[in-house]
Order: sequence, then C-alpha cells, then structure tokens
Amino acid sequence: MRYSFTIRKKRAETIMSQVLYDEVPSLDLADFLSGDPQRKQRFVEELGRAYQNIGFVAIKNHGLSDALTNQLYTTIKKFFALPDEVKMKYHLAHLAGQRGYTPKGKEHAKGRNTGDLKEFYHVGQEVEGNDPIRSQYPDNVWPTEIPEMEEVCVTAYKTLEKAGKHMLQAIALYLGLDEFYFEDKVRNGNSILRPIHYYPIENPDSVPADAVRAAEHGDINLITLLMGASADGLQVLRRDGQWIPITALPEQVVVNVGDMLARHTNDYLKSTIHRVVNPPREKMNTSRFSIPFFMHPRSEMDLTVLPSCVDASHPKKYDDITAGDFLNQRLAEIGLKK
Ligand SMILES: O=C(O)CCC(=O)C(=O)O
Ligand SMILES: [Fe+2]
Repeated sequence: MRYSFTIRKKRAETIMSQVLYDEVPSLDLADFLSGDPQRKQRFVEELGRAYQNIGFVAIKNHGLSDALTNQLYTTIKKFFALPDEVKMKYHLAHLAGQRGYTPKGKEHAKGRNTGDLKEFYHVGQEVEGNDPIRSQYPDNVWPTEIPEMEEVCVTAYKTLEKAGKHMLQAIALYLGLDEFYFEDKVRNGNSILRPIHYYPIENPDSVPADAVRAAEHGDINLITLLMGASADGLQVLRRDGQWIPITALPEQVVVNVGDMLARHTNDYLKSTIHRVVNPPREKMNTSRFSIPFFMHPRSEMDLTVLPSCVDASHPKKYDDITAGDFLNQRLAEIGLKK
C-alpha cells in the first residue's frame, strides 16, 4: 500500500523520532535498480528513514569497480607524493579552490579559523553535449607529472555521478516527487570530485593545538558520495550528541545528505554534522586518503523549500535561494573565496 507523502511523513516521524542508530545503515543499490517494485520500494523506504534520522547510509553495488578504485587511489597517492613546490603549480588561487590543488591548512570549517590538516585536489564537470553551462565552469587542470590522472579521475567522476543520480531518484520517490525530479537539475551539474590527503605530521607540537584532520561540518551540496571512509577517523554526530564512527566496508561508498538537500526539504532530510578526528599522537605521522564526490546541481537550481515539507508544526525555515548563490556564500565562509 502506498501512503500519501504527508501520511507517510507523519507515520515515519512518530516511529522514527525514537530511533538512534548505533551505526550507519547499509543498503544495496542493486535493490533499487532490480526492476522488482517491492525491492525498489524497500530501498526507498530504508533510505528515507536513514536520511530523516542520521543523514548517512553506506551502499554497495554503486558501479565503481575494485580496479577503478585501486587505480584512482594509486594515481592520487602519486600526486600527493610530489614535492609541495611542484603541487603548488596546480594551485589556482583565483579559482577559489574550484579546480586543481589546495595546499595544506588552507580550508577551515565554517565558524573556525584554524585550517584543517589536509591537502586536496578538485576535479570538476567535463560538460557533455552543447550545453551553454560550459562557459560557467573553469577548465580542469591536470598535472603533467601524472599523465594518467585525467582519465582515471574523469572516469571515476562519471561513475560516481551516475550512482548519485540513482540515489537522487530514490530520494525523489521518498519525497513523493517524480522519480526524475532532480534529473534536469543535476545534468552537467557543478559537482566536484575531491581526492584528499590527510598528511603525516612528524611533530604534533608543530601544528596549532586545536588543528584536526577535518573539523566538524555539514557538506554544502545536495548529496556526497564518499570513497575510502572506512579508514579510521570519520565520525557523525548523532541527534543525542554522541559521535558515531563510520564503519563502512571497503566495497561500500558512504552517501550523505548535504545542506542544499536539507534546505530544500526544510530539514526533513538531515545534513548531519561530521568530522575526521586525528589519530593518536604516535600515529600522527601516518597518511589518510579519502575521495568524496560532492554532487551539486546546476547553479540555477531553485533551493526554495518544497511546499510538501512545510506544515503547521514545520514552518518554513529558510529563505529562497539558488544553488549558485548558496555555494558562493559558503565558499566565503570556509576560506576558499573572498
Ligand atoms: O575524509 C573523510 O572521510 C570525510 C571528508 C569530508 O567530510 C569532506 O571532505 O567533506
Ligand atoms: Fe564532509
């Protein structure tokens, strides 16, 4: 039986408001794509329930092969192993970190001044077809020292983008929208693949006392698909204030709700605060790598709160804004844009 969105929402809220997850739920994207209406519906319900609560799931069968994953890690490790002065050739300050390399300690979480203990590389959309949006995006930059980086990163980008579109179809169904509601909004969207290196620190006393790998934050975008989250350190903040470690398996990708989707749904779906904590002092001299894919829509997407997410007990919390304006606001707040 299918409930209307409002009834389903109320029912889920009464049942689920008591639930505190001890771990992030695991789902199989193959269920959604199986062609079996019941399996598909179950995926939608479980995903929605997780997103109303903890804001994170771990999924398998996302389409990224082990071979591609390994190739991607090998490639980005080679890049980050280059000397800082070589990597700095790919730091393009005028692009607000949108493309290429961002050096150590540059980005900080919203509301903080101390930079995170990380360096990263941004890969943006390679526009397909004759879409005039091409003129909005800066070109990708590719390090000449690592010739395979372009192909590996673009292939991973397109694969994660496809998985992200399927996740958005499931989200749209959960919200009582047309399954393809997000399709035209994310076509040639402003998504970013961000390989991150949390670099080794030989002397922990040499960094500010409050410096962490990634300080607590919510992601800016619609949804994030995160590879490599299984390495120790990533934690999500549960509603009761407790930090829950993410324990994804190597074959899983973690997919979480970002602030744009939370805003569009009036916080019906939760953009949960998360962080990457430092290892114990004696292990500060080790590296950690992760590769989030931040799925952004086209800048013109209207993030105005969906009318179906507003009622007497959930008044509209956010002003109307486009995705492009929201992104610019947030880039300034995290130190990447003036
Ligand atoms: O490195 C991780 O596991 C998470 C990174 C993250 O949350 C981010 O870059 O937004
Ligand atoms: Fe994040």
